[in-house]
Order: sequence, then structure tokens, then C-alpha cells
Amino acid sequence: MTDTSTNATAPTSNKAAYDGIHTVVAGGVSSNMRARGVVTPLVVESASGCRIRDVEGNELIDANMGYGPHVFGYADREVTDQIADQFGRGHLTGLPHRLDREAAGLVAELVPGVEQLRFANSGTEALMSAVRLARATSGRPLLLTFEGHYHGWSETLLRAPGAEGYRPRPGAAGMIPEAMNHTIQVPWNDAAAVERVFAEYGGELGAVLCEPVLANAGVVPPAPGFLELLRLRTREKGAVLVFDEVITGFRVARGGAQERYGVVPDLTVLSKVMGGGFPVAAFGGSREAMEPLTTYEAFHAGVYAGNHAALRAVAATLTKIRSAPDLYDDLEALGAYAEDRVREAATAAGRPVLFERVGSVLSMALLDEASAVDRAAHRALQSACQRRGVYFHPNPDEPWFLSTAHTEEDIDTIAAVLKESLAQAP
Ligand SMILES: CC1=C(O)/C(=C\N=C2/C=C(C(=O)O)C[C@@H](O)[C@@H]2O)C(COP(=O)(O)O)=CN1
Ligand SMILES: Cc1ncc(COP(=O)(O)O)c(C=O)c1O
Repeated sequence: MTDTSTNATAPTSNKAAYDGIHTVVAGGVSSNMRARGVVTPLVVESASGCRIRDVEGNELIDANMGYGPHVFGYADREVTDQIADQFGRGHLTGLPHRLDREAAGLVAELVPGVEQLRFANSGTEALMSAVRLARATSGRPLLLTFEGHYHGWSETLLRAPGAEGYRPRPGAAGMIPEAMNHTIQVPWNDAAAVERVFAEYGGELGAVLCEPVLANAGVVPPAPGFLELLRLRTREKGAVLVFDEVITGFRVARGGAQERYGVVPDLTVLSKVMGGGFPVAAFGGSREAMEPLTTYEAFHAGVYAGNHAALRAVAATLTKIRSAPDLYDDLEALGAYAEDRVREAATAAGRPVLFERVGSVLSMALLDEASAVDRAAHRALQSACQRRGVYFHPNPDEPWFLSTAHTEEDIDTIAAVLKESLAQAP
């Protein structure tokens, strides 16, 4: 069978391939969130383990790893072979499949706050549906969110940075002016602000939504007691507590952030690691929390939601996670090793960095003399490292995601490239 994946006349330089993409893909990307992902042109040909290969044949160690789904590394045959097999068996019939029970059963077994769930195709879809379910359950439209937390691009969740008072602004052109009329926002980890909101809006709040570990503005763990405060106040006031664990789910612990920090929300949203890189998401909670969907009083749909290939990917990934007793200790150890090496490299180069880590998710940002994040310098550093065979995201808001495919030698290489690039930086 002719391999159509590689076009013989394809450009062989990153720049030519990159420019070619921009002629037919608006903005060169199919996600604005990735528009700043490439400062020096780089077009991927293939990826395996913790490495990507570009169209020029260069091999780079990847610390972005597709923004986090690949906890076992790229092209993990224990997962991809299962997905390929499912395609050969029919992957989308629109009918119940035994994989529904197997995949949902694994999520319910591993995630403390999930007894029942619904599958979706993306985090945005799952969050839209979870917030709508929370509003249906509480009967109150008002939603509390937190500055910097990203919950996809749907109409009532995509917020511009900042807020006027508690009111965020719509985050994209074309959103209706009233899009944020039922959304309020306070700074992350600001317990006093949360108390003020509950004092002022308590009886009106329908839901509180957060990334339990903020990982879309660098990594910012919850302050001690902060998640507990959200749990206490939402219970007191009858608001639904929703954890967006798209990134943290199966990443920071087997049962996600709710297991790591011991705070169980009413609804949980999952994606990324759950499907091992296959497009799939889910939202779930107690039987009681999901009851409006059990009776179909609430609405959720999707032609591709819970398709058999997606659920085979979930079943394969979560079976592997369940049968790897040391996985999270290993990821923690690797993350700690990376933290030590990166801090050493920055110190050796005499450059201040802002560094934060939760398990195998870490963020590093170059600081300027005023200890503010120096985005231009960070982009220049990223380009220099990319030329030396190490890729991480040029936007310091985007974390590094390590995997079991990264070795300590890979981390040493990353640190050495960082140190050399910092030493030569202007
Ligand atoms: C905590 C969190 C997320 O991190 C999240 C998506 N994250 C990302 C989306 C990217 C993109 O659209 O290309 C890349 C990253 O900026 C980011 O990890 C989403 C939306 O998921 P989705 O992109 O699948 O609709 C929801 N919650
Ligand atoms: C005409 C039409 N538009 C939109 C949708 C929604 O698409 P999805 O189910 O993929 O969200 C459907 C699904 O049946 C449809 O038939």
C-alpha cells in the first residue's frame, strides 16, 4: 500500500514547510493557544518517546510533549496498537459498546470524585457541559472562576486577562457582549477575595470552577487550605464545586489533584493524560451530581462523544496507569531531578528564573532585573535551546511536561543546553 503520509515533493526545510502551512492554515495553527509555540520555524515529521524529529531530520528532546497528554511518551505502542486494532473493528457505530463500561469503570475506579460520567471530544466541550450541568443542578447561573485559569474557549468560559472588579471581559472577538454576565473572577489563592464573594453573592453562586493546580499561567499550586476553603464554602452555600483536571487528571497523582490534595469536588473534568494523546475528554461526579443526565432532564450530546476508538485509548491508558504502582513516585523523582538540574543551570549562568513544580509538571521563566517575567528573553532562550536540540514552549505560561520516556540523561542534556544558551545570551 502506498505510504501517503510522506509527500515526495514535501519541503525539506523547516522554514519552507512552515511558510507552506501558513499559506493554507489561517495563522499557521489550528489553535490560537499554539500560535506562540514556534519562534524559530520547526515542523515536526515524527515523534517517539520524548523526542521529536523535524522535516530537516533534526532530533530534539521535547519538554512540552504535546501540552501534556503523553505521560508514557509519544507513540507508546501499548496504547497506539490498541487504538489501531479498534479502528480495524469499527470505531464509531453510535451504539453502546462494552468499552463504555470498561473505560468509564476505570475512571470511576481511579478518580475519587467520579462515580458516573459522560465522555466528550475535548476539554472545552466537557467543561461547557459540566458548567451547564452545575447550573441546572443549582438552578443558579452565577459562576466563580479564577484569574489565569483556562477552561477552553466556550462562550461563557473564555475570559480576557484581568477583570473590572469581579467582572471579567469576553476573551475573543465575536463573543456576545453579555457573555460574561454570569461569570465573576477573583485572583487565584486569594482567600480574602473568595470570602468576600461568598459574603456578597453566596446565595446566588451556582458553581465554582478552578484548575486545582493552575497550569496555564506557569504552574501555581493551590495555597495551603485554599481548596479546602472552596469545598467548605460551596457546601455551605449549595454551589457546585467543579475541578478542571484536564491537565492534572492522572498527571499529578493517579486520582489527579483531588487525590493529591485530598479535596473532592462535585464535578470533575478530565482529558489529556486520560486518552494518552487521543482526542477524548470526560466530565463526571457522584451519581447524585450526574442524576439530571441520568433522567435526560439535562442535555449533553455529540456524534463522536465516547466513540469506540477514544474509549479504547482511555481503557488502554488507564489500564497501564492502574498497573504501574511506581508511576507517580517515578514521575515525582524525575520532576525533582529536573528541578535541581534546571536551577543549577540558571544559577551557574547567573540568571534569575521563576520556577515552580507539581510532580512532573513544571514551569520555568526567565526574570528581568525587576524580577518580572522577561518574555522576550525567554523566547530568545527557547530559540537558542531549540537550535541546540531541546524544545520547550517559548511562552513561559506553558509548563513543561515530563514523561516516563524522559531519562535522567535527557534531563542532564536539557540542563546543559540551558546553561550553554544562558551563558551565550545577551
Ligand atoms: C486546564 C485546561 C486546559 O489546559 C485546556 C486546554 N489546554 C491547552 C490548550 C491548548 C491548545 O488549544 O492548543 C494548548 C495549551 O495552551 C493548553 O495546554 C482546556 C481545554 O481543552 P481543549 O483544548 O481540549 O478544548 C481546558 N482546561
Ligand atoms: C447538522 C448537525 N450539526 C451539528 C451537530 C453537532 O455535532 P457534534 O455532535 O459533533 O457536536 C450535529 C450532530 O448530530 C448535526 O447533525
